Amino acid sequence: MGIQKIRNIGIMAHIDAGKTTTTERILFYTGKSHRIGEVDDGSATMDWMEQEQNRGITIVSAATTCFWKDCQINIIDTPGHVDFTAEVERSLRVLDGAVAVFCAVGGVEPQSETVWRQADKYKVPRLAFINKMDRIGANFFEVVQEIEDKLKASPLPIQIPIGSESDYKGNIDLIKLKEIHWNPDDQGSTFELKEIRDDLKDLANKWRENLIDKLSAFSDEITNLYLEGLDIPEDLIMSVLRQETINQSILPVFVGSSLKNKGVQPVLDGIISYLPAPEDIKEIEALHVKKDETILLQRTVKENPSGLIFKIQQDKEAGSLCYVRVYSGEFKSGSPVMNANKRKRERINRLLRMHSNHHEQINSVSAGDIAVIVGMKMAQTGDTICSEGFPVILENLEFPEPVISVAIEPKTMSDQDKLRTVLDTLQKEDPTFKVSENEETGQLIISGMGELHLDVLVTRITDDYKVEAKVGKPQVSYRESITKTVTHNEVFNRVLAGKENDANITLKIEPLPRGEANKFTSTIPKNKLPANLVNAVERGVTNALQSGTLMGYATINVGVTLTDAIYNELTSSELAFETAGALGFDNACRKAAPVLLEPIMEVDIMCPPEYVGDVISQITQRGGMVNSMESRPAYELVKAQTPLVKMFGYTTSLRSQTQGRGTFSMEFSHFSAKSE
Ligand SMILES: Nc1nc2c(ncn2[C@@H]2O[C@H](COP(=O)(O)OP(=O)(O)OP(=O)(O)O)[C@@H](O)[C@H]2O)c(=O)[nH]1
Repeated sequence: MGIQKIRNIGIMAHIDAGKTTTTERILFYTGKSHRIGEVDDGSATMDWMEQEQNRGITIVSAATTCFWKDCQINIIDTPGHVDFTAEVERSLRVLDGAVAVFCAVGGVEPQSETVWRQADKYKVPRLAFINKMDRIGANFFEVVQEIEDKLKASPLPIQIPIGSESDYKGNIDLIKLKEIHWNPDDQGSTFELKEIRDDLKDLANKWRENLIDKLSAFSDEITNLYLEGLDIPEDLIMSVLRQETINQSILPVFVGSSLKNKGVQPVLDGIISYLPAPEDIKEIEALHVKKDETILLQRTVKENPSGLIFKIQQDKEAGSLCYVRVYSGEFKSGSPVMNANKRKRERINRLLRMHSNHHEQINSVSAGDIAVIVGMKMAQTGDTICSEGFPVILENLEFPEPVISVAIEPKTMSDQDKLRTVLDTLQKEDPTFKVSENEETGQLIISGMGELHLDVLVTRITDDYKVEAKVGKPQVSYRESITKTVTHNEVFNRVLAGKENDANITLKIEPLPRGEANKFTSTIPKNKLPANLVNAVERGVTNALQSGTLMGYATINVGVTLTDAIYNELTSSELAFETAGALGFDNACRKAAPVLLEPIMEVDIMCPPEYVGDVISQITQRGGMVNSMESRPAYELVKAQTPLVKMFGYTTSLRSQTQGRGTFSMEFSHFSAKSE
């Protein structure tokens, strides 16, 4: 399959917009799935993890391949829940385009905004699909307007609905200027194109005019034809649409009802016609690890293979399944491969192409494509694999630091080793999941992005891996910082193994603005202090940063400058300077008014208008600050910032306060000085 014929796409949506239902229809129409699995009876093909079925939400992003017309579409499923940010980010990093599914009733919900921002960050070209046109309250044009207002996108309807709610009949294709009607007898597999009814002609012409008008801003050819009153060829419209979708200056909008089997095939056509092939996207940057210099790697022309591991799943029989997106060259089954991050050689035992309910063995996988590698032992999500002769590191995935932890211990001591193995496996799969040990109590602590995230992981430990474990109460992960600038002189002098060890350093430490990474610099002229001793001080400071002086949490937002040092060629050692660095930093912090920082969350609460007052007073009681309130068609949206520690158990209290009608989502915002 030529690279022009491949599309790596994601389907993104907030919970309940109908992503799974739409994916199911896609798999059905592309002929890979023989019956339509319904989400509600828990048989959906993509939601294959038992737990997902119980919870009715999609957690795992699996890559699934299907074929439409003469193209291969690799669908990377992206979860919509913000507790699974890492899953979303890792899939966005490897996709070339996405279909954003919106609900025709709910429109742009706060969670769609979160996922949208993430897709903006990775510059992913998108199509929009406004689903659920059959539901009561569906309003296509209002959602288009909301996409423009709230997401600051430029939505451009390519199709419009004929009727809505129970009267939703089909679509008008604004390019072909025809009505499309799906056949209810074969689950919408076939459809008919009809002339536009007289009473719909005005509406169709209005939106066709809008389409041509918007496109003419990007094409003189369209403008001229339009001004001369001539026909504008379909392929001209489509090629301008493709170009501007890839440039992200236009968001083509499709419409339908996946559940009623209407409107899905045009989205598949749209994926092929408007979303980019892997080679339509700019080159990526890679770091040549051998020469330590940044070079540009063309995604397609270079022969040397390189690929990014974006997902790891454990299979009871096959072991680690490593999902790889290949950026250059080709990987072959049975050949050796280099893990550039681990600097280790591994072997590709087998290569698989995953379909939603089966897999197929393949011999090789080339640039632009996605496959699963079986046989690698050391790989972790985010690692680059490449050939030994040409080691490169592709841009690493960025993952947020976990903000919440619980202690975990096995019910019986005999399960201790098993629990550690399982935790190790889960850590490889999910970079936002961290395992550590409390030095004082020896307890194992697991940390993640939110209560739901840890909840899901604990259920996997107990149900999938059958390790009975007890978990403690969730705890917040704090950080430490300083509030004053301080200069401190540290003198270290000790006789170790009969040898004198001397160091005398002066450190200036200062608070940095929120969000800025810790920084170490030296202002001592190079001829006054050897570089290895400067490095030794830096090592000492870096170690000391890991555990703060107040409660042992990591220190953040601190700038450290080595301003002066005295050294003696005979007695000064690296060990002495490293120790002075660590002690000096700790002592300086004590003088610099250290503070404990706590995670503050961005909380979006949705509830019917009659509960807004209660919701706000409860958020205020929990130490939160309400930033804004917005009225949406079906509910009110309250946006607030609240300390994470005050949000434990909020799900239950919101539910009881709003008689089950309120929901909320929460995302890490920043660390801030703890109020009490
Ligand atoms: N009326 C109507 N309901 C739909 C439509 N599409 C999906 N649904 C229903 O909406 C609910 C959510 O659909 P899903 O496909 O699970 O949504 P999702 O976005 O995958 O949700 P998560 O897996 O939780 O992220 C289910 O009850 C579906 O049956 C539609 O076109 N019309």
